[in-house]
Amino acid sequence: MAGTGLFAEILDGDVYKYYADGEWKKSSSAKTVAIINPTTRKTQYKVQACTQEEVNKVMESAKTAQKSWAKTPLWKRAELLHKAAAILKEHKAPIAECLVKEIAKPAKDAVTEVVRSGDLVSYTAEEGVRILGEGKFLVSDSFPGNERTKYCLTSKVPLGVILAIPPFNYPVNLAVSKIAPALIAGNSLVLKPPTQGAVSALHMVHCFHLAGFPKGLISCVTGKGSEIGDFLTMHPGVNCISFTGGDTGIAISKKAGMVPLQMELGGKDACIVLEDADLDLVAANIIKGGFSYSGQRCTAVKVVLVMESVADVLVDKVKAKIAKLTVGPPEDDCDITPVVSESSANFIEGLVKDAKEKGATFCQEYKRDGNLIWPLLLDNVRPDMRIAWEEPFGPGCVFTKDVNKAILISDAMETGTVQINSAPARGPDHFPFQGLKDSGIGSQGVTNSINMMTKIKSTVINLPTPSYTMENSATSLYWLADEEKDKNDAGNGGHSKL
Ligand SMILES: NC(=O)c1ccc[n+]([C@@H]2O[C@H](COP(=O)([O-])OP(=O)(O)OC[C@H]3O[C@@H](n4cnc5c(N)ncnc54)[C@H](O)[C@@H]3O)[C@@H](O)[C@H]2O)c1
Repeated sequence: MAGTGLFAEILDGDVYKYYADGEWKKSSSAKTVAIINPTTRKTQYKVQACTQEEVNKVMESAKTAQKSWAKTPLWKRAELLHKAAAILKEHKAPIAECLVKEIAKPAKDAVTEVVRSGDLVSYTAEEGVRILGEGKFLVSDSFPGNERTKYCLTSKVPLGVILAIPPFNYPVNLAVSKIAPALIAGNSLVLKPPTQGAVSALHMVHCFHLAGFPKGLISCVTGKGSEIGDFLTMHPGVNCISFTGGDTGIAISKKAGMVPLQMELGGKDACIVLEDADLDLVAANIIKGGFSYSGQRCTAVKVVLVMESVADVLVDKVKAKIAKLTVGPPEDDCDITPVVSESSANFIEGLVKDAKEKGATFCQEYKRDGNLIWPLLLDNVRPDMRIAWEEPFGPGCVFTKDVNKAILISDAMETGTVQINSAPARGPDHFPFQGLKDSGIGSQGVTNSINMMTKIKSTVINLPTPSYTMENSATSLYWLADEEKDKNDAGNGGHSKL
């Protein structure tokens, strides 16, 4: 159970502690932040409201810990990450329980998120060992005007302190997708979890603590965005920000200093359906893509653009599948569970009402109970409706059996990721995934995240004379020895130094 057994240490009374300097601590603010259960709409958990002073201390210890971590052999870093991954997977049940209670993630999906996270950590450790163990060797005479008098050795070096800010919808997976690449690359990491999802994240961090990472290397500060949000993102001790979330990321990118940014933001993912598409496959993917985790995913299918000639058939197929979706609490593993907060439910209701006023066709009756909103398909949506545009520029998908048309449309779509004949998706987690325009800066995916959290260091060796490796280099060395011998014979009475 959450907060018990191995996890008892992270709880103080009914308030979860924050993690700094390798210890679980209470904030000196004596203030807490409440986490509301989206299903019951009552306070489920409380976390510490950390102060700016506490953030300063965390940054200091992150800086110190990073210095020795960067000198820890790569295989040792990987070994600890593998250990953390195993502990995480072993304790999937209490972490999944938090996901159910904090963000109303259906029970089965909650377990999947934790297991997927463990796998991601292990994969990142392996990938890191491979790609960080390699550098480049360049010679100067490939550039005009140069002889081979310079050898350039490049390696990937850590950036320093990485600030990780994940969103509520995958508070564990999108936290480890930042933590693991940061650590394998020799960085330290400060995590600011989302409020809804903070307790799941604290349990996950405890798994890293149990794995035995050096103190100060990982920290997790909780608190109000208004108190510590800007303070963290504008902190001079931060050397890189990896953020996943909504438009908050645009504001952060304007405030952040001259540090590398990985911004994974929101999207209005379009699903384009051509006349020749397999409509059963399309309908299944609209349901999976549009309604998994009640549509609260950056990759959720949010708008379907379908050729007029097949539109009505598709609408009927989707309607039939919607009728089969179960609606209810996450504990019962329902398909549709309450959305994360009342304000989120109100926002969705605002979009629906606007569409109704402007004449969209409702394929089901709009129904809401607290934060629970029944699945709804709107037909004949026009561009003047808000629902057609909110969260623009996401990844997209196209359905057709004609691969040539698919490529043409994929090329024309101004999106960072296009799926052909399947709903938009981030995973598998090692695939590059990125958004264009307001959907993000940089690219995620295991390899890209590791690279993003490093910078290239070049060491150039300057040689007094051009040097070319010869096939018969052993003979050259022999001549060199002879030359040296002759010099010595002439200079010191015949005693060779070679
Ligand atoms: N591109 C992707 O890979 C991806 C993946 C998942 C979710 N998302 C997007 O995330 C959004 C949903 O998540 P959300 O509602 O948690 O997003 P959000 O932008 O509201 O919050 C994201 C994170 O930022 C924190 N935050 C808020 N204000 C802050 C501030 N001033 N300084 C620092 N941190 C601050 C929040 O506490 C949270 O941890 C959707 O738009 C969704 O599309 C994107």
